[in-house]
Amino acid sequence: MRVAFRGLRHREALIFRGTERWAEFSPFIEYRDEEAARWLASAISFANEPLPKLNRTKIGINATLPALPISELKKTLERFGEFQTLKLKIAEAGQSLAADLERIHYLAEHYPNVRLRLDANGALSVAMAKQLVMQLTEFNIDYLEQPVSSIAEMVELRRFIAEMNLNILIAADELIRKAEDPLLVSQQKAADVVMLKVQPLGGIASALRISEQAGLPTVVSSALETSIGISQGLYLAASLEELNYDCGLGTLNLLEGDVCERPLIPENGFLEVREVEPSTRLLSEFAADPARTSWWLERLERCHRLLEA
Ligand SMILES: O=C(O)CCC(=O)C1=CC=C[C@@H](O)[C@@H]1C(=O)O
Repeated sequence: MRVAFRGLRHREALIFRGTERWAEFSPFIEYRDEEAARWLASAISFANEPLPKLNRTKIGINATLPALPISELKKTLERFGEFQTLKLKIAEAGQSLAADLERIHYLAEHYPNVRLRLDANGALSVAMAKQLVMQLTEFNIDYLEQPVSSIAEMVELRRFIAEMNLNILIAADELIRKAEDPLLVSQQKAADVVMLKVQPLGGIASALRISEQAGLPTVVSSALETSIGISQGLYLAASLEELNYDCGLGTLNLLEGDVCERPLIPENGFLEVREVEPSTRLLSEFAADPARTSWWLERLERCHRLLEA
């Protein structure tokens, strides 16, 4: 990684070719096999199945910003070129709400035409989230993503926002991608927007089903993949019936390198929906050492056994 993102400094991915195309299996290292197996189901389906019917050929993309010191924000955003939407990580370990608000003020002042979305990854208490939403009304806010962690807390926060007439939308991410039942969020009215990540949801077809059954506006974002996994996310975004938000698929800008010669890096805030091929040169440049390779192959086998069971 070029910059640490939620404490992550290093990204590993297993890339393989199926009957149709290349696919990526890249659950985060600490994920248990039961969770990682869904990521494998996603990769296998992308590798071997036909592409979905597309409803658009390019996707609007948000810039993604870790909770960096203010002096580094501009430089980090330069890599994204033009963008209309910016997602900022907030409530990261060791960061105060005051420091987050300082970043929000800075971004609103220096990028006045950009819509901001804030992602807390469920780290705020309800009391802190209430305090935060009260201070957001002066900004151009797309939505607040997973401010608190449980469904009950999300419901309570949404009720507070409605009572206070604050006009702030709440998006669910972890509550969709890590839940036993991703539809509980919409059934319990715990969010206004759902965030879909293709690998954790088991592939394009199952993510499309979740979006349809949830019946809420949908955003697609990456799981910090190489261009191969980003391409799968783009096909998901392109096949949604409706897409009214920019998607978080511009994350190659956060990585040091990629396996494709023509990486999926947004231009003027958009990514073209296309297939990609890794190059032999880049695959060997970023090849893992033998110990990591064996670790991944063993993980692959265990997850595959879980899928077969
Ligand atoms: O949504 C985006 O702009 C980019 C994707 C992104 O932020 C994430 C990808 C993968 C893991 C997460 O830490 C993070 C997220 O929480 O959404």
